[in-house]
Amino acid sequence: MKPIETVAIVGFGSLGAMYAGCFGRAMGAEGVFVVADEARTATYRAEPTVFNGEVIQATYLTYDEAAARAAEKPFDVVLFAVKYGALAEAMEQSAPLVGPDTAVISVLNGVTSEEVLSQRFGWDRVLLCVAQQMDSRKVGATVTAGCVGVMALGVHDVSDAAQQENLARVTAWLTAIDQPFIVPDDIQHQLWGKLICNVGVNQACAVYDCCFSGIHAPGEAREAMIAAMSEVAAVARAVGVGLTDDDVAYWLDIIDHLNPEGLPSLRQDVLARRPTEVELFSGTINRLGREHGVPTPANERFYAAIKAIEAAY
Ligand SMILES: NC(=O)C1=CN([C@@H]2O[C@H](COP(=O)(O)OP(=O)(O)OC[C@H]3O[C@@H](n4cnc5c(N)ncnc54)[C@H](OP(=O)(O)O)[C@@H]3O)[C@@H](O)[C@H]2O)C=CC1
Ligand SMILES: CC(C)(CO)C(=O)C(=O)O
Repeated sequence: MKPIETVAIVGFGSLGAMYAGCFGRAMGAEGVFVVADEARTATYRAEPTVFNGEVIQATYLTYDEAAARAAEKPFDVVLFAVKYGALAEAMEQSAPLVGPDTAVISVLNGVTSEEVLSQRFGWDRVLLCVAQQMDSRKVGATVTAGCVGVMALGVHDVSDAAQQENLARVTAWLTAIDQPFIVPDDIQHQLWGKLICNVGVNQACAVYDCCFSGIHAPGEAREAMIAAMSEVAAVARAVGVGLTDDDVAYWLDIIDHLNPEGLPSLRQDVLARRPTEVELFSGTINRLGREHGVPTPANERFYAAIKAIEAAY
């Protein structure tokens, strides 16, 4: 099994910069490449980005520079950390970076980014991934995370030897660089479980204008969050994914252990007046609920409230 020596990160925001910081500490700037268009790359080069007090060890490349490098030696891993709305464009820009043996990882929330990537790069390359439990935040060129969380990883088809080998290569790398990961028995279940988490905590913190402490405390925000989370489990069952109240309890426990002062990505979007990923969260649950006859009133309220916040930017 060829060891992983180079990783290209596409999307250098809260999560991508956190991973660049973690990987850079272990692999150095010769192993970690942040790839973007010319304008973003110029910004990243102009001011060093600091992760938890240390300058990130990474090499900043434009898509053209990265493509030229990959033509000689493809990247071992390409990790996507853009928002869902930017994925299609970033995927096309990054296509030259992906070689026959490149592992493709998406840390995006929601249950669809891997499907999108697999249509472009194939399941032999694309792993299934859930990025969970972190409290990462980027403001300007400063990234902070009290907890870097865990990557849950798996393959689309567990009986496929090539996909399993890809997973083994990536987990050997993460072990070697001491980056926390798990390989759950059922990664699809984990992906949908994370949706329970995001539909709850991301939306509640945005709508009630609070950090994690606001939904840790008993009260309306917490109740609304739990109601929205339970609706995800009900919708998932209707579409054939066996989520139960135990899954709601599992993710509620994870939420209850998030840094009280941290903020979910969707509230970071609202504070920065960026378009949110509401369509991935209540947008998806409301649509599937309607298709399968499952009422989703808590998510209807969250959806309307977040759309109103976006409209007022
Ligand atoms: N933040 C978190 O703690 C977590 C986030 N997630 C998920 O991870 C994903 C990323 O979230 P997050 O890091 O918070 O998002 P951010 O908005 O902080 O970061 C996205 C980054 O992608 C950049 N970008 C956009 N388009 C391109 C492109 N075509 N090429 C290269 N870079 C591009 C943006 O640049 P610019 O700002 O210049 O537009 C930005 O730096 C989301 O799906 C989110 O739900 C999952 C778990 C935790
Ligand atoms: C809830 C959280 C922080 C979990 O890591 C997340 O996924 C997000 O902010 O989008």
